[in-house]
Amino acid sequence: MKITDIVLTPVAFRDPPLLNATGVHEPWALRTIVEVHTDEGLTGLGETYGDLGHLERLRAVAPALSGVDVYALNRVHAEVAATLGGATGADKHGLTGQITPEGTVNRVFSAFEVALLDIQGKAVGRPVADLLGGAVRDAVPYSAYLFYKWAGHPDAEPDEWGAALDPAGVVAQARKMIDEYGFGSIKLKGGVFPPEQEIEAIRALRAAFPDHPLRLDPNTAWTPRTSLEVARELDGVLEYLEDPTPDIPGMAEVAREAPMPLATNMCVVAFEHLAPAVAQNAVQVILSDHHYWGGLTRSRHLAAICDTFGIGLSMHSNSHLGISLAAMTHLAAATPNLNYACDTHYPWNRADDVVKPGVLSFVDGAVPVPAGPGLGVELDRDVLARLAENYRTCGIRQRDDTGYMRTVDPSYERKQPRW
Ligand SMILES: O=C([O-])C(=O)C[C@H](O)[C@@H](O)C(=O)[O-]
Ligand SMILES: [Mg+2]
Repeated sequence: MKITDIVLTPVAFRDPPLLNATGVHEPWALRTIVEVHTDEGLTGLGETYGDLGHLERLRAVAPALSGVDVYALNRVHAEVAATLGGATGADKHGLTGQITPEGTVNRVFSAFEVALLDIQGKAVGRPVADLLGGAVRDAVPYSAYLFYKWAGHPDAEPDEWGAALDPAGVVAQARKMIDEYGFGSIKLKGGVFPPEQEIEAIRALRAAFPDHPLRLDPNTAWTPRTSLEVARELDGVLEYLEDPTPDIPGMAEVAREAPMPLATNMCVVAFEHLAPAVAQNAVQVILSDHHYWGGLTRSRHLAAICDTFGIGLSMHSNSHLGISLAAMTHLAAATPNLNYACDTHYPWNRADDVVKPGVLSFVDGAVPVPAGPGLGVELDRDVLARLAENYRTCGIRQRDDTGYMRTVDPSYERKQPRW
């Protein structure tokens, strides 16, 4: 079965004003929806970043894949690498650390790999999880992913979540999210306020949810010294502390004395970071993400390496829609050593999902693995057209949390570490 055509549709969907260490989310988040068509009439779906540089790389690669066998994933990877050549540039999106040329190839490859696995699954009538070795769990637990946030975007009405700018607001947000989704663990995105305030918010969450494992992720906003102070304050409270400080040596310095495991999606984001991270015992948990680790198969290679070196495995998320949620769920279901609940932004973006309702749902905080062939999800063409129109008119072509923050507070500066 051969690839005949690839359709790339950039889309924009509403995103609340979520605060992080580099600024605030803009009113629109971008993604690219990938449809791979074949000579046997089967179509596969993928979802990836929508930033213009990434979209241009996808557009450059797509024609090179015409005529390639849908099972030839190694060849597809080679075509991506050859098309991008050495001049890959930095395929940057959000807070995912340093981008290597190998990482850029993997980011571009991933979107096509997922679509091809969707096709392979449809061809044999089996879910993608079966192509990855078979599901070891029927449903994949996700965590409540809390953000400090404004009540609404400037000049807009407050959104349904309201403000969360202090411990009471954070607890109220957690309560709403857990009531609606049943999540069994909680992550707070930090790096927004001075560490003392974020420690207070974590303590308030602990009091309100005594049995929920808790995580805090300041996205490298702290020096190693501040990181250790926070780690000691939160001894016995956090299941892990995520990216407190920049870089592998900095994380290693903190890890030597921190009482809890350190996790990362910023200093170990490509295969070449694994050897130094292991040698320095810099991280005890890696957040995988198939969008930048090079798809589902390579994410399972990462899982095997983590297993070998006794590193825990969790999962990272950016703003995303249902195709990504389905792919994440198949991957997590087929990864035995994924020992932490996965992150997902899905509750923040649920109003605009591009897949037809009925397949993806949260039951007690977990998404049942779609049972249909392939990813098991179908595009809603009306929604796709609406989101594509949003993209045409929204004016955003590249995620820029810092630039958006500066429109509200011109004195805002990006600083890492900040405290
Ligand atoms: O470090 C993380 O967990 C993330 O990068 C997740 C997201 O990018 C999140 O921080 C965001 O979108 O603001
Ligand atoms: Mg993180």
